[in-house]
This record gives sequence, structure tokens and C-alpha cells, in this order.
Amino acid sequence: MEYVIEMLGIRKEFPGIVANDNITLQLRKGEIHALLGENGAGKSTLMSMLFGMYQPDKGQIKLNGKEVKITNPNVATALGIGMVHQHFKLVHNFTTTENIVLGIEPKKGLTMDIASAAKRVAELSEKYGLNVDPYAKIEDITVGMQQRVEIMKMLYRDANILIFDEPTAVLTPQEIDDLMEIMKGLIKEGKSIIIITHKLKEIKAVADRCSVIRRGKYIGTVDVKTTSEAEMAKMMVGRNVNFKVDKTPATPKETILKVDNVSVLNNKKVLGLKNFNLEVRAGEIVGIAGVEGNGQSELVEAITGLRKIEEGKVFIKNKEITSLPIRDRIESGIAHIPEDRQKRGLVLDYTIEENMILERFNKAPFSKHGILKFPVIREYAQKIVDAFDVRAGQGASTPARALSGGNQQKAIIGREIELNPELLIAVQPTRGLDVGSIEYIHKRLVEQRDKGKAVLLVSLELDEVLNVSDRIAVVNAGELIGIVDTANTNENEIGLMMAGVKGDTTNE
Ligand SMILES: Nc1ncnc2c1ncn2[C@@H]1O[C@H](COP(=O)(O)OP(=O)(O)OP(=O)(O)O)[C@@H](O)[C@H]1O
Repeated sequence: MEYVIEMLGIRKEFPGIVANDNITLQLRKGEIHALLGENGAGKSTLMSMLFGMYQPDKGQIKLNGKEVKITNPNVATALGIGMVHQHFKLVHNFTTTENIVLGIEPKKGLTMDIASAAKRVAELSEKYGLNVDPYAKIEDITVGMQQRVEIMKMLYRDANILIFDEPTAVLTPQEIDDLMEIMKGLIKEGKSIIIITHKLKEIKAVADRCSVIRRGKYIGTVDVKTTSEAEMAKMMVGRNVNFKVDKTPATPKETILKVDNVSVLNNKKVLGLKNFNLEVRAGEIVGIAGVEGNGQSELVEAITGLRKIEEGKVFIKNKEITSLPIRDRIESGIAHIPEDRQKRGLVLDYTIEENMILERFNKAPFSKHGILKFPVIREYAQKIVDAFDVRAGQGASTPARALSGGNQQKAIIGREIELNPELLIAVQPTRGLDVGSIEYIHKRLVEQRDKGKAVLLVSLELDEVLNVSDRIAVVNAGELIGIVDTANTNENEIGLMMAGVKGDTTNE
């Protein structure tokens, strides 16, 4: 039998949109199969049907050649299908083992036999090189390790078909390399894998074949070895994609943001940012490069008002904002594309319209004498939806929750840029976006710069920082290691600085 899974002629409709229209996906035993498509193309929907969370309106799913009806996730689990979701489903004050066995706890008499469960977890961890500590609490382990707990949940239930929904979006570069190795190990043990990812480099690194869908339709399946990244990108978006950012040299003007000797405490109540100095001028993009957790979040939170400043001062256009509340900082001209789009970016139960005016609903032109002016709000939101290509079944009146992850991100970016800020802080702005959307967002950041705005870009993707920024500030352990002109540096130098080696700071 060649295929372990076949999804044939699958159709799924949501209000106002056909999310999957006659889609085919065939998974060979022992392969890593990438599923590629633009934001909102229908990838998660397709996988949700394979995992029994939705039912197809039409089409057939076959497991080892036999048709199956996967009516809910328990059925999927019983059939040996497991899924690691984009947002993990772990109980934070439970141990790894307690999470792994949740719902199928082994019993000794009437009590839970956690020791035998922990033993099995340790065995599986050893076998697949996962390194999971059976007794560690979820809240004490890294995101990468939490993901391994999710993988372990599948293995503990003897899953043979493993679905990964954008697994690398939340990982550091090192964790990504480790995950790739883990996946290869899983294949060696006879598992078959479907991976959703927007990163063509990753597809090239691990996948055997790649199926592409565009706007809910099946485009084709290719052999990864013999297909270039550019070819896959073209299949996905239907046009050639420019991976390099076109921009002229910056012509910076007056200083917009000044961070002067700022120190803040991190969540562990130790200094997360130490005597930090940074200036971002009108008409330039300054990128912050660093390994995750080296002070980037603390810096952004100190500027936006989400974290108290212990020492030092922050200025916007010479006006001190060190102790101003968040709302006043927005008034001073700061816009912020936050790291976590679901927690800080959007209210998921609100429509796109409501989300687009979150910070300004009580102001003209959106309200008058305390009454909201819906036609004005609708028109404003629709303008952002159109300009930023936010794909939503019911236009601007779609609830944010019904948007695909990438489209949620595009909506936030649109909202913040539309504020026409003096300083735009973009934290991981293209996380989870397809290559076509990344190209577009990068263009918009450069456009802001060319309009004379100051842009602060924080990204864990070194390629992105190098591609988009005019100057790069490198952080390590909460300290500024140095600032370099992008034109005079390279990946190696930045890499060394990220590891704490002081670089050339003459152009600071
Ligand atoms: N529960 C739902 N209700 C209404 N519309 C939905 C629902 N789930 C998905 N959609 C819509 O179906 C389309 C496909 O969404 P899906 O999440 O499958 O895309 P995706 O390819 O996974 O995108 P991304 O890469 O951005 O995560 C989108 O237009 C989305 O808005």
C-alpha cells in the first residue's frame, strides 16, 4: 500500500468562503510531506478535518486504503493520527508526564500510577531523542521543550501519522535545527509526517514532497529535491516572489526615539535590560538582532509602557515619556505591532471593524458625543482590509477569530501603520506569514521609512533584520553589544555579536 493517508476531493465551506475546494493530499508511508499555501489558503482547515475537528462537506479520507469517517479527535487518535497545534494545549502547573497522560491516565487500583507513566515517558524520550524531563513543570520549561511534550503526547498514544501545524513559528533557530533532527528520527521509526510551514528553507531541509494549495484549491505536488524555493513560491502565490527588499540608502533626519541609559527588570525580577542606549531617527529602520530572551521584549515593553523603567529615560521627539501611561504614548506617536497577536494584538471575539479602532473608538471620526459612527468605522476598516489583503469571508465584519493566523497578523499590521505613527515598533512582524505577504510587509516598512517615519524592527530572523534594516543594534544578556551599519556588516559579524563578542561600534 503506497499511501497511509489519502484525502480526496475534499470540500469545506465557511460563511462566505470555500476554504477547501476539491483538495487532494496523499501521504506516503515514511515520508515528510510539506503542505504549502498562502495565509488563508486552507491548510489548517484541511488538517483539522484529518484530525476530526471539522467534517468535510464533500470528499473522502482513506487510511491505508480504507475509507474512514473521522468524526472527532478521539477517533483520529484511535486511528493513529496525532497533531501538534500552532497554539499548544498544555496545563502550565502540571508536569510534563501529567500533561502527556491527560485523559488516559494509567491507574493502579483507583489511584493514578504516575510512576509507570513517567517511566514510559522517559523511555519514549530516550528512543526519539526528545530529552523531556518526566517530572518538570510546563511553566518551567522552554517553548521548544513544551513542543516536545506535545510530540510526546502523540507518541504516547501510538500515533503513526503526525501532523505539525507551523511548528517552527515559535522556535529559536537552534530549536528549529533540533526539531528537524527529531522529525528525521521519527521517520526512521516508521512514522509519516505532514508539516505545514511557510519557510521554504525548512521544506528544502526536511521534506520529501510538497503539496501546494492556493485560495482553497489544489495546485499540485512536487518532489522537493528537484524543485527550487523560487518555483515553490511561484506555485503558491501564482507569481514570482522577490526575496530581496528593494530600497535606496536611508536619509535619516532628526531623532524620534531616544532610549537613554534604560534599565528594567525582567519577569524574574532581575535586570533584563541594562543601561541601554538607542536612537532611532526619522527615515531609518533600526533592527534589533539577538537570540530570543536577551532583552528584546524588555526593551519594547519599556518603550511602549508595558514595563516599568527602573533607571534611565525614554524620549519621543525630545518629549520625555518615561512614566507616561500606554495611551499617552500612543498619542505621542508610537504604534506597536506586538509579538503575541492573540494576546495583545486582537480581541478575538470582536469583528475586524471593532479591532481596527480598538485604541481610538472614542475619538473622531469614529464617534461623536459618545455614539459610535458605524458607517465611518466600516469604511475605515474595509480600507485596511483591502490595502493589506486581509482575506476574510465576510470582509471587515468577520470576527477576528475566524481569520487564519497570517491574516490576523496582516490586520494588526494594517491597523498600526494606518495610525500614521512617528515611531513604528514592529516585533516579529512577519512571523507566520507566507512569502508573498512577507514581501508586501517589508515593502510597507520601507515605505514608512521613506515617508520619514522611524521604524524599530525586532526580529529573531537574522535574514529579515539584514534584509530590511539600515542599522542593526545587537543585544546579548540585556546589554547593547554594538550598533553597525547594515551595508558594512554580514551574518558572521552579527552572529558573533549575538553571542556577546563586542563588534565595531564606531558608527553608533
Ligand atoms: N471556523 C471558521 N469560521 C469561518 N471561517 C473560517 C474558519 N476557519 C477558517 N476560516 C476561513 O477559511 C479560510 C482558510 O483558513 P485556514 O486557517 O485553513 O488557512 P491557512 O492556510 O491555515 O492560513 P495561515 O497560513 O494564515 O494559518 C480563511 O479564509 C479563514 O478565514
